[in-house]
Amino acid sequence: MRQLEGPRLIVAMDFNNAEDCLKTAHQLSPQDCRLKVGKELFTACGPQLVEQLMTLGFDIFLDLKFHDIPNTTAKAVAAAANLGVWMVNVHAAGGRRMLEAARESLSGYAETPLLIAVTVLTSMTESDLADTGVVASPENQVLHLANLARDSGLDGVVCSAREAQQLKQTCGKEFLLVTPGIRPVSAQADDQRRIMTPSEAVAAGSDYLVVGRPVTQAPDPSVACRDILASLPGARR
Ligand SMILES: O=c1ccn([C@@H]2O[C@H](COP(=O)(O)O)[C@@H](O)[C@H]2O)c(=O)[nH]1
Repeated sequence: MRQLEGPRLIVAMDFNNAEDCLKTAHQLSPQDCRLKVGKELFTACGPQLVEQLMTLGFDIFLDLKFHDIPNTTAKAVAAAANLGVWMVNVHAAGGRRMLEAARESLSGYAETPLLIAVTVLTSMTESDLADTGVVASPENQVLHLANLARDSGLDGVVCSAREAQQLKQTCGKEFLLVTPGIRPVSAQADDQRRIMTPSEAVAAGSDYLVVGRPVTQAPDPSVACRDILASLPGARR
């Protein structure tokens, strides 16, 4: 059975400049959390900043949610592997051939990033899905896309913690569940819709918790981070 090692908390470094990002990174510890670099930070600062964060000792989840034709997606995933990130993601809605091409692109590497697929964004409700032409509940659509990702050889999915219990039962314990939309009890939901508290998410089966604004916009990000860790059930932090 896969042993999950290292911190389960992933802090979303959603900044538009390197200075603010590095200031916050210096307040956090690689023993407590990993870092997520998403579209805003990567577009503003590029791979050089990813390398700087790795030099500080952090594992990096490169959250660029690749969604393109199979060839383009596969090459982007390979570029992420060359960068040395810990985790990278694609959109499950890109379909089976795209997912398999992404998986295949990592076959020549001795050490590969974890490859996961985004299912239904945690900001989306059933009505948002309907606007895109998908007539399904978020739970059913997440399940459908998670099965597709697993059958295509991916390591796990991004989903909301609300779907975690069912996905662990259906896709198996080894299939990784990475859950944004995490909000401590007193935090505001912001634009997130399918949310859970950190402790609820872990109890539901989430393997990795993605938390952005409740940490990065806190008066002291290190305190916010440790408060979340202290609230988690079980031994694994
Ligand atoms: O379904 C998804 C996929 C990715 N995200 C990303 O996670 C963080 C969440 O930040 P918060 O400030 O804690 O809301 C953000 O970078 C998103 O791009 C997601 O929220 N939902």
